[in-house]
Parts: sequence; C-alpha cells; structure tokens
Amino acid sequence: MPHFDFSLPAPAKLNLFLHILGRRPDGYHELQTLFQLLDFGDEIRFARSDSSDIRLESPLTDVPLEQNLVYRAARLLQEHTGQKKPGAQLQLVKRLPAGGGIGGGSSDAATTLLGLNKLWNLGLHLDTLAELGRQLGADVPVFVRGRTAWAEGVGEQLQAVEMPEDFFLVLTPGCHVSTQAVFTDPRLTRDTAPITLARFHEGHGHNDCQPLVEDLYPEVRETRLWLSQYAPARMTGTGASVFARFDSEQDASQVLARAPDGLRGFVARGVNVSPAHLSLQAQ
Ligand SMILES: C[C@@](CO)(OP(=O)(O)O)[C@H](O)COP(=O)(O)OP(=O)(O)OC[C@H]1O[C@@H](n2ccc(N)nc2=O)[C@H](O)[C@@H]1O
Ligand SMILES: Nc1ncnc2c1ncn2[C@@H]1O[C@H](COP(=O)(O)OP(=O)(O)O)[C@@H](O)[C@H]1O
Repeated sequence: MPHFDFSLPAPAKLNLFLHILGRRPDGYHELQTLFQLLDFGDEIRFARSDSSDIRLESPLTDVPLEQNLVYRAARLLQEHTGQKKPGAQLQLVKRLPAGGGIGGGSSDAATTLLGLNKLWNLGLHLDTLAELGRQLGADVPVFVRGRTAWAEGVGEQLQAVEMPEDFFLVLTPGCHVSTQAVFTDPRLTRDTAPITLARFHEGHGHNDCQPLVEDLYPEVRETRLWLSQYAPARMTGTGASVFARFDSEQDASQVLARAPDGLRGFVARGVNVSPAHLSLQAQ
C-alpha cells in the first residue's frame, strides 16, 4: 500500500437542461446547458514517483490503462511540461457509474490535471488546464474551472452561475448509453432555438437527448416516470441517469430508500464551487 501525498475529490455534475442548437462541420454539436456540480463523486489519490512512469490503480477493469481518462490526462500534462518528465503514482476510487451522464470520467480527468499541477509544482493557470482538458472531452473544462456554470459552444464556453444549493436524488438504470451513439443518431433533435439564462430561471429548458434515449432504452423512461411520482424528473446529459430536486436531504433519501431493485442511486447537494477546488484551497 503506497503512501499518498494527498487526495482530491472528482465531483459529479448534472445537466439541469440540455439543448442541442446545431451541428458543426467537425461533427460536434453546439449546445446550451447548465452544469450543476454536486458534492458527491469519485476520488483520486496522488503520490510522487522516482521514475517518470504514470502508475494507476483503477477498479475499472474493463477500461484499458491507455483509455482511462486519469491516465490520459496525466500523459497529456506530462507531454505539455516538455523536457523534465516527472512521474506519479495514482489511485482512482470510483463511486460514480461510468457512462451515466454525470461526468465521472471527465471529472476524473479534470481532477488529475488539478492534482498533478500541484504534485509537480507546475503552477499552470486554470486557462491552460481547461484547454488541455478540452482535448480530452467536451465536459472536462467545467470541472477544471470548478464552478456551476451556464455553458455554450460544445460545452467549453462557461459562465459561472449561482444556484440554490438544494438536494438532488440521482438514479442510474443498469444500461450504458454511448454519448457518441446519441449524437450520431439521425433522430436527435438538433435545432432547438437558443434561450437566455433569464428564461431558464423562469422554468424553461428540457433535455433534447431524453426522448431518443428513452426510445432506445425503455429502462431510462421507466426510471424517470417512477421518480416523477415524487418530484419533476429529467435525464442528465446523454443518460442514462435521471434526477429530481428536493428541499431536504431527508426527503430525497426517503425516495431513494423506496427505489425499485436494480437501480443505483445517490443523494447529493448541488454546490456552486467544486469540492476539488475547496479541497485544494484548504491544503
Ligand atoms: C453532451 C454531454 C453533456 O454533458 O453529455 P454527457 O457525456 O455528459 O452525457 C457532454 O457535453 C459530452 O461531453 P463528453 O462526454 O466529454 O464528450 P466527448 O468525449 O468530447 O465526446 C463524445 C462524443 O460525443 C459527441 N459530442 C460531444 C459533445 C458535443 N458538444 N457534441 C458532440 O457531438 C461527439 O460525437 C463525440 O464523439
Ligand atoms: N476514469 C474513468 N471513469 C469513467 N469512465 C471512464 C474513465 N476513463 C475512461 N472512461 C470511459 O469513458 C466512458 C464515459 O464515461 P463517463 O465520463 O463516466 O460518462 P458520461 O460522460 O456519460 O458521464 C466510459 O464508458 C468509459 O469507457
């Protein structure tokens, strides 16, 4: 058991709404979304290494090392630093379902960039880390910047937004939704008109991916309809998770306790500042 120098959270996110405005020539989609950060997620432990290797202990046995976003983020940062190539020993503690639309892999990548920036004393600016993160995935920059945010472009144009720090119940049915498959499906709605933040606060907004994903995976619809008995429920990202907002942790936990067998779920508080950033500031 290696000794770790420090550990950092890799929080989940919800897309409180997700509108697809159009498709760019490179195949990526212009979108509008509100990324709500949560105070629950994975954790990454960091230790210095004498060799230049990146060693990763991960419970994701079906994700090869070279494809793990923690490893890819570490290698990208190592390449960015140029000549001197320090290594690291990393351990991923996984709590978020992979491919659940709650950004687990993307958040792991962002926390790796933030943590190695500290471990290696690189002093890189968040702008640089966010740009590196963008190369790993459209969702990575919001976790690097660490603020609940309104997002446009492919998700990289971010504007921090203060939201009430309510509780959310997140339920994940046992199906794996491929983000790429959703975005390449001809049935996806891609022409939603842009809205303003003010309109969102008035209650407007939906998830354009939800009808398609619910047709492809009936268990997503069943899960959302079950949760809708208790509070307005919506799918996050490209699925498969669905969520609802509650006034108290107790209300959310009581609904979770009644969830049908086979559903994974957790209750978390929506937060305006990422637990990863709070932890970095406190260290
Ligand atoms: C749409 C969102 C909303 O949060 O879905 P979730 O992944 O969270 O479910 C994300 O922005 C996804 O971000 P991320 O999962 O990092 O996407 P990437 O790895 O960059 O891209 C996966 C695939 O999704 C498509 N893609 C992704 C983002 C985007 N704005 N347009 C796209 O068309 C691309 O076809 C790409 O091949
Ligand atoms: N550290 C990681 N955690 C989760 N998934 C990872 C990781 N590294 C690579 N992946 C791959 O990325 C895919 C998407 O993961 P994730 O970001 O959790 O989903 P989503 O974008 O739907 O929230 C997974 O199916 C998995 O194959």
